[in-house]
Amino acid sequence: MNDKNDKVFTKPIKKQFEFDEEVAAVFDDMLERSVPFYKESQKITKFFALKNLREDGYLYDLGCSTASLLIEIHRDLHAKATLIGLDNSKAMLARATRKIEAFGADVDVQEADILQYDYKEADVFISNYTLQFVRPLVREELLKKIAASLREEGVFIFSEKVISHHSKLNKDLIECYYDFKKEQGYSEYEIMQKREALENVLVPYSEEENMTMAKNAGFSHCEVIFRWANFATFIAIK
Ligand SMILES: C[S@@+](CC[C@H](N)C(=O)[O-])C[C@H]1O[C@@H](n2cnc3c(N)ncnc32)[C@H](O)[C@@H]1O
Ligand SMILES: O=C(O)C(=O)C[C@]1(C(=O)O)C=C[C@@H](O)C=C1
Repeated sequence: MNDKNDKVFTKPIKKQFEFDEEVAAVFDDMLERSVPFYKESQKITKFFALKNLREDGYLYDLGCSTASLLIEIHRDLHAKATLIGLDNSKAMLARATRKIEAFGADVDVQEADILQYDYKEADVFISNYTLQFVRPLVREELLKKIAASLREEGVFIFSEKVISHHSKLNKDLIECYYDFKKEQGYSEYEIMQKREALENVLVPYSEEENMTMAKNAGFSHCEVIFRWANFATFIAIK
């Protein structure tokens, strides 16, 4: 039930990347063609989320966008748990609401800033490809808030674009990723335009930096459960 194909960066860009109406209208297509193994990362996220979500428990998806993952989780959910998606983009939430209704899913989406939200005690937090858009200065604060809102042994599953601090390897990882984008039908021009629009908006950390941040925030364990070149999915256990 995707609206359109992603052509956002076929024309010259005038502004930094935003989750506005234009992006929201093509977002499902954009993610499937821009995040390597997007469906697989959703599947593995769902597996570990369902393993840790108890009857009557709470699960939050931070930066839920069009609620694709929450609808998938709801499909396989047997417990009476509460699924809540948060996003601060009205355009994304309008699509999320439409999809949730169409699928008849029992999922609650709310317009909120994930940095300010007053969380209930939860079993599971998820944040796929969203922390990278949170300013580095407050990113660790957000992880502390998440850790504090989790029950003992609750989990935080998050996916991120990552960098390497080995400069040649980092260059090669980016080239490998751009080859993936070309295979998905994006032109060199679109790739370069999006790269510019994302500059200083999407700020990726390395795998190690993400794990250190999770440990500093109060998680007892953090591990990578999936990685393809410069994209990784982590699980942090309280
Ligand atoms: C890359 S998208 C997430 C994709 C989605 N999790 C998925 O896997 O399909 C990032 C989302 O985070 C939202 N976002 C960014 N910063 C936010 C904040 N401070 N509070 C709430 N939502 C935020 C954006 O509006 C956007 O929808
Ligand atoms: O297209 C890119 O360069 C990306 O980094 C993909 C990415 C992401 O990782 O969040 C960037 C922006 C959009 O939200 C969708 C996907």
